[in-house]
Amino acid sequence: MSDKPDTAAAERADLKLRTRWLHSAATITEALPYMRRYADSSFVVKYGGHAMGDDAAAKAFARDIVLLKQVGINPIVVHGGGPQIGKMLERLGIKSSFIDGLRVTDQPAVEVVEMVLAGSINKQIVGAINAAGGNAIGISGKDGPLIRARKLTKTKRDPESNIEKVLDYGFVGEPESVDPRVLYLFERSDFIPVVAPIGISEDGDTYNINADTAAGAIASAMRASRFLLLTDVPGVLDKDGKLIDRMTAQQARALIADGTIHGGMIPKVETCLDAVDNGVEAAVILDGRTPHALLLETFTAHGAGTMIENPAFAGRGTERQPG
Ligand SMILES: Nc1ncnc2c1ncn2[C@@H]1O[C@H](COP(=O)(O)OP(=O)(O)O)[C@@H](O)[C@H]1O
Ligand SMILES: CC(=O)N[C@@H](CCC(=O)OP(=O)(O)O)C(=O)O
Repeated sequence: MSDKPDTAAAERADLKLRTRWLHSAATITEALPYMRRYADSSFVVKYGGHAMGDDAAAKAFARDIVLLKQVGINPIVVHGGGPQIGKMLERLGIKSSFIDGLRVTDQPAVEVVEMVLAGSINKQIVGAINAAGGNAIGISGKDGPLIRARKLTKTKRDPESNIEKVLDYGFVGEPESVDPRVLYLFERSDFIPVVAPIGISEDGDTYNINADTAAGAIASAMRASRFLLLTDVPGVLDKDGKLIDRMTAQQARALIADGTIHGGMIPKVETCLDAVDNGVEAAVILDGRTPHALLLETFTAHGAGTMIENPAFAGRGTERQPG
């Protein structure tokens, strides 16, 4: 038998290996400046109930969070769990409804909300991060207390009577103030905080807070470098369904006004706008179901998802190149 075919196969294998090395080296070279830029800065990561998806996606998310911490970033995870709360309420035969994306939450429902968010989901995420080699600690907005909440007051104009009606959401709260001191403790340690979006009022009442809103308030209080919201779509899509890779506040408001941004994406984008108005460098809405979306967004030039930038920080890692 001639040895020619073996030599050709060996050359092909060698070329494949070198190509892989070159590719890995290029990836590391691209990531290094970002690692330097973000060292010691805080990233608030909102992990939505829909983004939690399957076991593999949850494991990849946990690995990404551990890696962010390992390269000197301070990740703060704020999680949701809307679909999981819905399932538990159904199992227990407790009815709940939504008005404009927010769950109307009566006394029995708020007990279940706290049990699911601060109990099972919080500990699942803590467990996944610890299994990935991190040191996570679960808290809710009640700890510290991190989030002082007040009852949400909202009004809506009835289109038929044109009368402004007060909406009663029950035990749904909005953050009145955020005391970030408990989070500063984690910044100076190996621990990664995982926060359930539950708040407590001055009177000691427990409030259910939309997870986007809670995460945005925490990102503002921490003056975070990045506010990353993981959801179940690639980002904000234009009217043709194409991903918008960056938006100014003005563009975002126009897309809300013309209905391109609707439903659950409205409060999400509004939360991002508030966060950048309050000193967060940039907010990004991205697909939590895509493996390692967090790493791609943080450590590559093309990023992932839709960035809403604070003009005061333009160019500080917010530039985007076509992928
Ligand atoms: N322009 C848009 N681009 C992308 N998604 C949009 C847009 N307008 C509305 N949506 C909807 O917003 C949803 C995300 O909001 P939501 O369901 O509240 O997310 P989460 O549960 O992750 O907080 C998407 O699944 C999509 O159906
Ligand atoms: C007031 C309100 O609606 N609270 C939400 C809290 C959880 C949440 O926001 O979860 P996602 O991020 O997965 O949607 C709820 O009860 O569903």
